[in-house]
Amino acid sequence: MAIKAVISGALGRMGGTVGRIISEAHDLELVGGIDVKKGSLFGTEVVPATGIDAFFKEKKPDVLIDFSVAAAAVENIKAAARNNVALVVGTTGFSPAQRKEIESAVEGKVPAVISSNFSVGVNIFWKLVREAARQLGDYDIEVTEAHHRYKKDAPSGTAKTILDILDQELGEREKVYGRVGATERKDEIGVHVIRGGDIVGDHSVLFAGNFECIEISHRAYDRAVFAQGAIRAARWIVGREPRIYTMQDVLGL
Ligand SMILES: NC(=O)c1ccc[n+]([C@@H]2O[C@H](COP(=O)([O-])OP(=O)(O)OC[C@H]3O[C@@H](n4cnc5c(N)ncnc54)[C@H](O)[C@@H]3O)[C@@H](O)[C@H]2O)c1
Ligand SMILES: O=C(O)C1=N[C@H](C(=O)O)CCC1
Repeated sequence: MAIKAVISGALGRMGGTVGRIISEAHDLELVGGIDVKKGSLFGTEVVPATGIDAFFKEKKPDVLIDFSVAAAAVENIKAAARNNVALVVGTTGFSPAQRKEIESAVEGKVPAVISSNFSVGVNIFWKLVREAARQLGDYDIEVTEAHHRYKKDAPSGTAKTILDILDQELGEREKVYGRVGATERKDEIGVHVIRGGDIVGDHSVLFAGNFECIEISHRAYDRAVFAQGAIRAARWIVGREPRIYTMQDVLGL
């Protein structure tokens, strides 16, 4: 039996990409979308978020894949949990309070994969950053990310995950977001955000020592890498124990 999927943020950049790949897959069935905009998604109905409970009852999806905006995603996640629908959440930009709301809605109720980046490459990149931080904690560290001109949140969710990894390995360090004027470098972590054009998603972490630098970087060329990862997570999550998983769990990393 095909896995039935609904996409939230259906008419956005990621929603469209995920929708296209699901509509071409034999083991998945796209049963509709949720969005504030009007439209349809590969021949399926897209309804406003206000009708989400009725839509779930009618379509009986196995999984909701959410690529929308933070405030909307929190409400869509609560609705999925109320209706016993598994979750794949790619939306970024959650505040710590929103993250807590999500945890209490999901834990013990439905299984959910939540990741700031579903690309396989980025999940490997995070592991390399962790290893470099373990070995090079006394080097100066600078994180840089670049995305398209329409991105709503900064720094990216992926960059925030990088900062979490660095904090876990090195202890919490001050973050300096861009620099201007006189600077005196201490052991802060510099964070730099670029927005422009149609950049799909670039991240790099520079470890700078005396006489050498190591730079670990990832560049996405097409949103399909995120969409394929999210779909891999959707296949994996249905039927799991009701708790929050990461993409590292999906990949067995
Ligand atoms: N985790 C990952 O791998 C990954 C990859 C790419 C993007 N993202 C994140 O996914 C999110 C979406 O990115 P995008 O480029 O597709 O953005 P987008 O602006 O193109 O699409 C977002 C869509 O959500 C819709 N929306 C707004 N309110 C809604 C609601 N209440 N219910 C349902 N839909 C609603 C908007 O109308 C829009 O169509 C962002 O947070 C982005 O950072 C994550
Ligand atoms: O295009 C976006 O928006 C992306 N968002 C994610 C993030 O914030 O890290 C992943 C990369 C693309």
